[in-house]
Amino acid sequence: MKVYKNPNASDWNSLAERPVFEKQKLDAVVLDILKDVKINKDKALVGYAEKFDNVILKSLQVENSEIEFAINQVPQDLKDAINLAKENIETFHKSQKEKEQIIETTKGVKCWRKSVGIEKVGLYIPGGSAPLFSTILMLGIPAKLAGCKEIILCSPPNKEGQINPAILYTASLVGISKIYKVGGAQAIAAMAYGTETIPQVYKIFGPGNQFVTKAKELIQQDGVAIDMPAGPSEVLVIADKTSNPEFVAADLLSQAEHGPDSQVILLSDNEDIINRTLQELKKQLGKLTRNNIASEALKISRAILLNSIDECLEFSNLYAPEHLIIATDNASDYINLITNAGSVFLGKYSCESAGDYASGTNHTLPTNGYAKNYSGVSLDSFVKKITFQNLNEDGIKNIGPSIELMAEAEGLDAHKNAVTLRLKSINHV
Ligand SMILES: NC(=O)c1ccc[n+]([C@@H]2O[C@H](COP(=O)([O-])OP(=O)(O)OC[C@H]3O[C@@H](n4cnc5c(N)ncnc54)[C@H](O)[C@@H]3O)[C@@H](O)[C@H]2O)c1
Ligand SMILES: N[C@H](CO)Cc1c[nH]c[nH+]1
Ligand SMILES: [Zn+2]
Repeated sequence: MKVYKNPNASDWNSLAERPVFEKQKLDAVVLDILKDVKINKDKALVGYAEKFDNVILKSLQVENSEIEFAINQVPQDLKDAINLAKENIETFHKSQKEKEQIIETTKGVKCWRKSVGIEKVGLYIPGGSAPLFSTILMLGIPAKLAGCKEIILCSPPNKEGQINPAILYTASLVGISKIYKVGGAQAIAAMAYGTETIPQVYKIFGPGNQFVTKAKELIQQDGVAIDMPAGPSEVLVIADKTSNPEFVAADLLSQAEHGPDSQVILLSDNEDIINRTLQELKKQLGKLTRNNIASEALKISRAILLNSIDECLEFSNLYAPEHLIIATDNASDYINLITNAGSVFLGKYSCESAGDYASGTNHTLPTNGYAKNYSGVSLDSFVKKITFQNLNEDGIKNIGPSIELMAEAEGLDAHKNAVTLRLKSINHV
């Protein structure tokens, strides 16, 4: 992890940049995959499973018997843990349901908004380097609560052509049965364009590596919506003299272990805390199973000494992290200074792992600076809000003349006429 001491403000922009991995090559690779799936459908998917997942698939869809077998393989204590997480995530997302409110804007003019679940949605569950079954809770629960009618799920198969049992168990727990053994950009293409086996959907959700994220960006041109760019995980921790370096290091490593492209950032006003955290990082890194991945991630990561915690928050807002941990005793004092972050963790016990698995908040969040203009997944992500209006006689009499004037000023006679005819009909009665 590279250390920067009191950098000039003019260097902040470059320090807040994410690592870039051969962008043009990525564009070309993903565009080719999208085109191929659009034309060759299932045949292309089988080909990519062989190329990237090292497996020759007999069938793309998971059979019911595979799901039943998997459910029996998941140990009871893990099932109990998943259930606890499910309850908390359900409770938090249920609270996001909007109450329908009818507003009378002018006497006789009633307007309201109704949330309607998006009919067909596709969920991508990463499985390249870790089977992220927790992501099914994060996407499947709000999809069900929103009332989405068709929910399909894609995840890459392993070399034996199977999907991890915990993924199949969690999918069945939230009530998803259409599961396909497809990963990467090709899964996004399949859900966007449809194939012989995989139905086309209206909106695609879920995190993934750079290939998945690029594919999600590109398929929007074909009229398919996406939740947001949710690429390689990242965390920014703000620490001061009250922080616990052992906890801070553990939190940094918890995201570094996601992938070699996961950047983690430590900001502090205290050089001693930075040094002690770096020592802890070394100590803890050696003990991790995924230490190779985490040490690659640390190479693209940064520790930055700044003048004050207020300055740390200023930098954090510029960086717009997916996760922001304020690991200080007085963390809540800084809430109003936060303008850009996907999800925030306050105080020493709020580790990011809590939000990743079980506290109730969603872990599908904007990365790469997109927390400046996107929110994480929520119940809202799975609904459209349709507006309604109902005008009675009083209503059209009250606002009709203003509409006539405005339509005339825009030179739109037919608009004006639609009101005039109604006003005349009322006056004739
Ligand atoms: N932002 C979020 O909310 C969030 C949440 C969870 C995970 N994540 C991120 O999701 C990512 C998961 O990545 P992953 O790789 O483990 O799984 P993944 O499922 O996203 O990707 C695996 C697939 O990538 C494709 N692929 C691999 N190498 C390729 C190549 N050279 N060319 C084309 N396609 C290729 C293959 O099809 C493979 O099946 C991690 O980066 C993690 O940090 C983000
Ligand atoms: N940290 C990831 C979001 O960036 C979510 C996750 C799933 N499992 C573990 N972590
Ligand atoms: Zn995580």
